[in-house]
Amino acid sequence: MLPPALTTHHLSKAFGSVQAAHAVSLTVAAGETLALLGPSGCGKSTVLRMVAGLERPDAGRVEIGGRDVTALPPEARHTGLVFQDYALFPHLSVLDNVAYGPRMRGAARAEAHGRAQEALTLVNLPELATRKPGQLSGGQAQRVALARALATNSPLLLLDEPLSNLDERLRAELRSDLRDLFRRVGAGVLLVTHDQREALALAGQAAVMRAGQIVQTGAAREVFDRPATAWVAAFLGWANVLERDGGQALLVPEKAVLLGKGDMFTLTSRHATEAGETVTVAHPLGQLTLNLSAREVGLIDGQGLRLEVAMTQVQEVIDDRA
Ligand SMILES: Nc1ncnc2c1ncn2[C@@H]1O[C@H](COP(=O)(O)OP(=O)(O)OP(=O)(O)O)[C@@H](O)[C@H]1O
Repeated sequence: MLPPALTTHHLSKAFGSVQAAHAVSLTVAAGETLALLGPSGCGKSTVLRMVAGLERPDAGRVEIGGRDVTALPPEARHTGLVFQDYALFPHLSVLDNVAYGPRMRGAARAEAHGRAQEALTLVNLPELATRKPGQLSGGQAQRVALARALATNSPLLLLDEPLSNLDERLRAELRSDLRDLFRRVGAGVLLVTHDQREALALAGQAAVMRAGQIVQTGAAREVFDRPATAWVAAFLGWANVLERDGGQALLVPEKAVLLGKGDMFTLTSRHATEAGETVTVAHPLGQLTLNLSAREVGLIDGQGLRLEVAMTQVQEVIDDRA
């Protein structure tokens, strides 16, 4: 069996009094994509930068492909990097930008260009090889940055918000391309993102960070469907995280709320949305927020709505939001 593409062991880093990362241990299996999620400032980029060798950890270890690289400089770690601003060299052609990595690693010009051309084909841009970065659209530049990471043939790709500068249409398009691409190249991928759709679309595994620490990790679907705590649920966008006594919270998934049957409850607010309405309902469990489709809005009777909560789907977790 192949060693993991990446393992971090208890990586820690402080900037003055800010503990940006504390004992972060992660594994990215070979060929697997792990999404690192968390609010702004929680330490995601710091972890990525320590893995890339751009930041020196105060403590802990980084292994890439089973090799301890903690003491090695970035260029000796053999990772493919894509950052938010994708930093292409403006004076080099697209082909030379993409060939830069292989050239730096000692490939002859012809071989490096061959690899670059292959990588440009992988990102669907083979015809733009002679352009300069200034002549590319945002989406094209983003693809070139990806091609540059792919051309390194690295077993580990490090992507920091790789789609953040693109509009929604391009993001959606690249999201599905990337999933295929990761599968084809077979590299391990550590993906930093704050976009949950992106995480679910691209990553099989997810890790959630809060204030420098990993608070939950596992299969991405599992993390989204079964948040370990109230804070994780709220961060992942759960609408109904209901406070209980004794430091607990109830997580009520939307699919647990069955409309049009059961008792009638009073609506305490209504807001029109593109799809229908967002309403809140005074329920004995607490104020339930529901996103209703136009058809479901038709179930509202005066100022009330009939509903039943399937309690088997409600989870009780620790309320660690304070
Ligand atoms: N070079 C630095 N010097 C001082 N503080 C830093 C430095 N880099 C990061 N920090 C601090 O460390 C913490 C973690 O920052 P980091 O950039 O890793 O967060 P992040 O989760 O990637 O945030 P974002 O999603 O906004 O990019 C923040 O409080 C940040 O201000």
